[in-house]
Amino acid sequence: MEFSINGQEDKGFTKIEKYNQETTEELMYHYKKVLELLGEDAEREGLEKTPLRVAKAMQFLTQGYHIKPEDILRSAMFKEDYKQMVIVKDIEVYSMCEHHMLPFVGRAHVAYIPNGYITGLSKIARVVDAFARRLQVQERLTTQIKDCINDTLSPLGVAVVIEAQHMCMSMRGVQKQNSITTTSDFTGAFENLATREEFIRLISAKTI
Ligand SMILES: Nc1nc2c(ncn2[C@@H]2O[C@H](COP(=O)(O)OP(=O)(O)OP(=O)(O)O)[C@@H](O)[C@H]2O)c(=O)[nH]1
Ligand SMILES: [Zn+2]
Repeated sequence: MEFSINGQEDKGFTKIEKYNQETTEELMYHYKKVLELLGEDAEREGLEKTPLRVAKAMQFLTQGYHIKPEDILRSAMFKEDYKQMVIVKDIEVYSMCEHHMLPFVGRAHVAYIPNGYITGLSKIARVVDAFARRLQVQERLTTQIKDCINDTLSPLGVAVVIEAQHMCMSMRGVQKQNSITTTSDFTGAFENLATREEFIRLISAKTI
C-alpha cells in the first residue's frame, strides 16, 4: 500500500507521486534507532514523528532514482530549425553529497545548440532536479546532465556549469564557510573556444 504526502499532491514528486509504505516504515525503524544512538529520547513529543518526517524527506531528496530524465526531455521535444545557443541559467540545485549525505546547494547553468529539435525550457530544469535528487558528487551531476541532453536531443553541443557550496565543507570537516566549487562539462560545438567563451560571458552577465 502507498500513501501520499499529507494527502497532498507535490508537484516535484509527480513521477513517483506517493511514498512507498514499506520503504517508509523500514526507514522509520532505522531513523528511530539513529536517534537513540545519538543519545536522544525518540519517544519525546518533538521527536515522536521525526522518523516519519525524515523517512519522507529522504525519499523526496532521492526521488531522482525513480525518474528517467531522458523521458522528461522526450515528453516535450519540438521540431525547430533554430541553431543558436539556448541557455537556461541560475537553475537552483539542491543535492546531497554521497560521502556525508549532507546537502550541497548552488546553481546550474545549462546550454545547448539545437540540431533539428528543441525541448521545453522547464524540462532542462527538471533534468537538473532528476539528477540532483540523488546521492551525488558535483562532477558526476554535471556530466550526467550534459550526457542526458546530448544523448536525447542530439544537439550540436551541450555545456553545463554548476557552482555549489558543500555543507560537508562548511558545517563540519574543514569548516570553510565561503568556498564555492565550480564544475563544468562541454561537448560538441562548445569545444570551440569562442563558443564556450560566449556561453561563459552570457551566464556571467547580469540579466533582467
Ligand atoms: N570531488 C568531490 N568531492 C566531494 C564532493 N562532495 C564532498 N566531497 C569530498 O569528499 C571527500 C571525502 O573525503 P574523506 O577523507 O573520505 O572524508 P572525510 O574524512 O569526512 O573528509 P573531510 O571532509 O576532509 O573531513 C571530502 O574531501 C569532501 O570534501 C563532490 O561533490 N565532489
Ligand atoms: Zn560531503
